[in-house]
Amino acid sequence: MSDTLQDEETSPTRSNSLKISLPTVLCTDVTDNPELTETNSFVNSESKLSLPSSFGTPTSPLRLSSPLSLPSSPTPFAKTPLQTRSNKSLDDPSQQSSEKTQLSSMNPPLINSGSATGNPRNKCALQPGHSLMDWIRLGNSGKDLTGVGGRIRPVTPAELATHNTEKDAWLAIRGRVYNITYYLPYHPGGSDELMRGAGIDATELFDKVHPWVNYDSLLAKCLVGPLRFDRPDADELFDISNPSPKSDRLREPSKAQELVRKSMENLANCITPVRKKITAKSEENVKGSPPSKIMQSLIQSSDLPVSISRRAASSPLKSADQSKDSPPSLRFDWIQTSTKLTISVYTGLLSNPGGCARISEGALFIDVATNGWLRTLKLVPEEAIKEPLQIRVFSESGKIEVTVLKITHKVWKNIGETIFSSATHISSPRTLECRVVHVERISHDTTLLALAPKSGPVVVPLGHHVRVHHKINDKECIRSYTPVGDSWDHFGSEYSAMKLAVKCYNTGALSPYLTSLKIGDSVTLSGPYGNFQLQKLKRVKILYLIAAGTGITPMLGLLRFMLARSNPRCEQVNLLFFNKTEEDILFKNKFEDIARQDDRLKIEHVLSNASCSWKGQKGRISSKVLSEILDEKAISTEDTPHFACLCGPTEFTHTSLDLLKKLGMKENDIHAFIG
Ligand code: HEM
Repeated sequence: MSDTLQDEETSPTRSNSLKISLPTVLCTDVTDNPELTETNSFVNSESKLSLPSSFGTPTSPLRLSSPLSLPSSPTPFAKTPLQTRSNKSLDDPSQQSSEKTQLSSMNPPLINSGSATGNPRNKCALQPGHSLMDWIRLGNSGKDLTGVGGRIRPVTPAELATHNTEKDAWLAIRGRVYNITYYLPYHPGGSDELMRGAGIDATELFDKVHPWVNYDSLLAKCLVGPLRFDRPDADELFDISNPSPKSDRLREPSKAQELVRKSMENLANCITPVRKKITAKSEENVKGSPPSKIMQSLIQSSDLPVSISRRAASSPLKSADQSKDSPPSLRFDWIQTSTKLTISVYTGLLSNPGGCARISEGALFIDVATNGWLRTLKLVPEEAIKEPLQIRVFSESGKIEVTVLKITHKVWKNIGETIFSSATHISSPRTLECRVVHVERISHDTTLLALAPKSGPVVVPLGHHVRVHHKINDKECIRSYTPVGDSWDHFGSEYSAMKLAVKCYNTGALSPYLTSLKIGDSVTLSGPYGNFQLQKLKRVKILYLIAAGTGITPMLGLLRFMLARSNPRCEQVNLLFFNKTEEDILFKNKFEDIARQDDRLKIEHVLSNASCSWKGQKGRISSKVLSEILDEKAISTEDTPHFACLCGPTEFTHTSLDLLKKLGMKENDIHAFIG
C-alpha cells in the first residue's frame, strides 16, 4: 500500500529525564571484563542515573511506568555495621582502588569478611551485553520492566507465589515486590541464584548473601508494588481502580490506612503516597493537600523525583463498561518533583486512549479520547507552569501521562484546581498544524518525518492513523499514515513528535513533497482515524502480523505492545513481512534486535524480487506461505487464543484475509488495516 497506515507505538518517552543518584555496587572483575571500564567510570558515588519521568509506562517520574517514585536506598545499608563482601578486593590490590570509589558510596563502610555464601567468589560470568551498564541502559530504554504496565499496585503473597518461573519471576524484599524477570541475566550471582528468591519474600535470603547491594535502586524500574499484608484497609490505600464507596468529599485516611502508610514509610524509608479518593456528582473539582513536613524535607533535600501526593477522581459515570454509548470512567492522580509535575489519567485496561496536552492562559488542558468519547481535564495550577509538555500512553493499563515543567523550582503544597469536563461524543477528527522537527532517511526510498503539533503533544491510539493534507494545484491531496512510535529510529523521543514513515513514489502526488520537507516546515494533519480495538487482543496469546511494504507501520506498536503485555503473557508474535527486495525491508535491524532479546518474536521475510544471495523465503502471499507460519493446531483450538493483523496494498490485504479464512481462521480473529 502506498503511503499506507502506520502505527502509534507506546514506548515511553525518554526525554523527561530526571536524575537519581545511582547506587554503587561492586562490579565484575576488572581484569576479565572489558565492559567494566565503562561501568566504573559510570558508577561511583557521584554518578547520576538519568531516568525519564514517570511511570508508565511503559509506562509508570521515575521512568518506571509508575508515578510512585522510589526512595534512595536506605534500609539495606542501615541494617548492620558489619557487612560481608567478597574477598577479592582484599586479595587483589589492583582492585582496591576501583572498588573503593564504588564502595565509598555504600553506607555504612564495609568490612570485608569473605563471601556471604561461603564461596570466595561466586559471581557468574555474565553474557556479553549484560553488564551493569547494559542493565541501566535497558532501564532507560523505555521498556516496561515491571511487566504490569508500570502501575504501582499491591501484591498479595498468594499472587507473588504464582510468579516463580524464569519467564515470569517476582520477588519481595522489605515489603516491596519487584519483577526480576528482566534482571535475571544481569544478576552477577547468576539467574539460578536469583531464582531462589522468586515467588517469595526473599529479604532474608538477600540479606544472607549481600546485604550491601543497593537492590531498590537497581530494581527501581521493576517495582510492581507493596507486598500486601493482611490489613483490611491496605487495598483501599493503594488501589485506585475502585472508587471509594464514600464519595463527595475528601476522605481522611482511616487509622488502619495511616498505620499501613507509616509502616510502609518505615519499611523502605520511602515516601508513600497518601491517596484521597474524591468523587463528585458531575464535574470533579479537586484541591490538593500539603505533603507532610517529613516528606517536604525529604523532597527538598534530594534530587530525586519524589511523589508527594496522588489523588484520584472518579468519573461521574461509575460504569466500567466502555461501550460506545457510555463514556468510560476516568481517574487521575499526580506526582511532582521540584521541577516537574506529572498528571496521570487512567482510562481503563486496554481502552487504547488517544490524547493531547496544551497550556492555555496558564492552565493545563489534557484531552482524553477513548472509544469515541472525549473528556478534558483542566488544571489551574497552584503556581506557574511552562512547556515543553510531554505526553505518553501506556496501552495495557490505559494510562495517559502528561509532564509539565514548573517555572519556579519548588515543591507545591497543592496541585491547584482540577476540573474534568463532561464527556462529549467525538463527532469529527481534529486538524493539527505541525512543524517538522526531524527528518531521517530510513531506507533507499523511505523517510521518517518527526512532526510536532504546534498546540502541544498528541498521542494517537494504537493501531490508528492520521491523515496528511496538502494542496497541490488547488486540489487537496490526502494520505494516511500510522505514526511510528519511539525507538524505531535514531533520533529518540525528545521532540514529543509523531513520526511518519513516508515512502517516496516518484510519480506519487504527495510523497515527493513530503519526503522533501525540511526542519521547520509546516504540515497539516487530521485525526485520529481507525477502528482497531485493542480489547480484541485481550486474551490473545499468539499474534500473527502479516504486512507488506510500508504496511509494516501499524504492526510496530502492536508488536511492542504484545511482547510487553503482562497479563496474559503473549506466547508468540509471528511477523510475516513481504517486500520486493532486501533493501526495501524497513526496520530490519530493529526487528532482529528485538528477536535476539525476545525469542517469542519469530520473523519471516518473503521477497518477491530477491537477489541470488537471498537465503530466505521468496514469492508472494499464498496459502503455502501462510500455512507455513500458521500453527494450525492453535487456530483450531480455543486454548491458545490467536489473532492476525493484516496491512499492505489493498489487494495484498484482501488476498491475505481470504487465505486466512480458508485456512480456518475466524473473521473475528482477524483485523485488516485498510485506510
Ligand atoms: C534473593 C535472592 C538472591 C540470591 C540467592 C543472590 C545470590 C547472589 C550470589 C550468590 C552472588 C555472588 C556473591 C559473591 O560474590 O559471593 C550475588 C551477587 C550479586 N547479586 Fe545477588 N542474589 C539474590 C538477589 C539479588 C537481588 C534482588 C539483587 C539486586 C537487584 C542482587 C544483586 C546482586 C549484585 C549486584 C551482586 C554482585 C555483588 C557483589 O559484587 O558483591 N541479587 N547474588
